[in-house]
Amino acid sequence: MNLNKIPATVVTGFLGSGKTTLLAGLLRQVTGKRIAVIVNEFGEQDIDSSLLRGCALGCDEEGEGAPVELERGIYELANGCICCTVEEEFLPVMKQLVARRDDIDHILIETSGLALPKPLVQAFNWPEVRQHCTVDAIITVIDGPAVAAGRYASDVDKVEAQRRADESLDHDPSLRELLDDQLSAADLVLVTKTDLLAPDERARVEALVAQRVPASVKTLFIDQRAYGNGNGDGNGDTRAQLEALMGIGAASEEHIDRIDNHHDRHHAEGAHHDHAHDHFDSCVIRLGEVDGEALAARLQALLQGHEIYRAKGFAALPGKPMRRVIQAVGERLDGYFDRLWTPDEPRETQLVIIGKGLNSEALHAALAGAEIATAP
Ligand SMILES: Nc1nc2c(ncn2[C@@H]2O[C@H](COP(=O)(O)OP(=O)(O)OP(=O)(O)O)[C@@H](O)[C@H]2O)c(=O)[nH]1
Repeated sequence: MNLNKIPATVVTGFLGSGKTTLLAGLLRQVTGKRIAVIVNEFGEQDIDSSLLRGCALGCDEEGEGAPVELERGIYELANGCICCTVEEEFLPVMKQLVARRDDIDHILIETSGLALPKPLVQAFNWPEVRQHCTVDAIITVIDGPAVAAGRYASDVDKVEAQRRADESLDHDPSLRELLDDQLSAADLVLVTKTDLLAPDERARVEALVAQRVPASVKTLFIDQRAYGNGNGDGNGDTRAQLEALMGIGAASEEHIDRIDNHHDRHHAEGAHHDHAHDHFDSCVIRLGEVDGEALAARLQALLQGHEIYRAKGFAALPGKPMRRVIQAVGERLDGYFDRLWTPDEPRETQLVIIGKGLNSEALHAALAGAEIATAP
């Protein structure tokens, strides 16, 4: 590792696997490092950077489009998968960071859940970047309970997987290939949501990971309680564990070209150059103030009746001074209040929904029933 280079950690992993939660945990717990963050989302609305800004990073709502620098170094790349917009979006941001290199100790990059990490890491071999930055590690985050339930049609215990899995997810080869490609690039595998993982499920996940990554790649199991409660007061062990994630020293760009993946193989075989995200739709639903319970019930029904992989956003509830974060991964729906609405923010509800074969008008109509009628 070249100590003069800024280390960058690339966090990859499927939609909803826990990447933003990890980044928020690192930002809270790893004090004493000046960290720049780059986030990229699939979907027209950048929910993640708003959540990360919510974790004590200050706020700058200015500007639309890309790239936007936010206070304390959060850069959001405009809509589009980072793996396809490396040159147009990612390199300009990296050049800005290189220009500020004396003020930055570490860069954290969260890729969209549908992106392949390889093209991004290859960009670290571009001369302007290579001279000043190195990839400290590619961390592949996987959702323990989802993988254990066979969401990605693991080869391990396939019969069990098919019995348990959501039909639509189980038979989708693009998902399995995406998981494989994200895993094949990993310098470290982080299995999240272990609080929801029974011991036999954990063993299943371990077996799947062991099949797909070399023994030299470490696997860690983590759950969000390790990230502390938002006041930077995780215990010393936790902090040390999280700090260790940001000092792996893998110099991943040096061996990234050798990583074999499905995507490159299809391409070499002359197949149409497509990515997982070509098969997904995303839509943004905007509503006014909503009845929280009605919204949850309606969203839950949609999660069950449609091929929705991910929904997230914010809800405005009448009489509540705080905004409510809405998170859905597969059929699991969660909500919590994260912060006060600011006086200049419109109190509106915004949800990004990602899935397959989505009809945004139908989704809007279904959720609009939760809206609170306002007097004319
Ligand atoms: N129970 C539990 N939930 C978790 C854990 N980590 C993340 N989650 C939840 O999983 C959901 C998705 O987490 P995110 O961190 O937003 O996932 P992501 O990978 O950034 O999602 P995308 O950016 O949409 O791909 C949220 O509701 C989190 O609160 C965990 O360790 N345990």
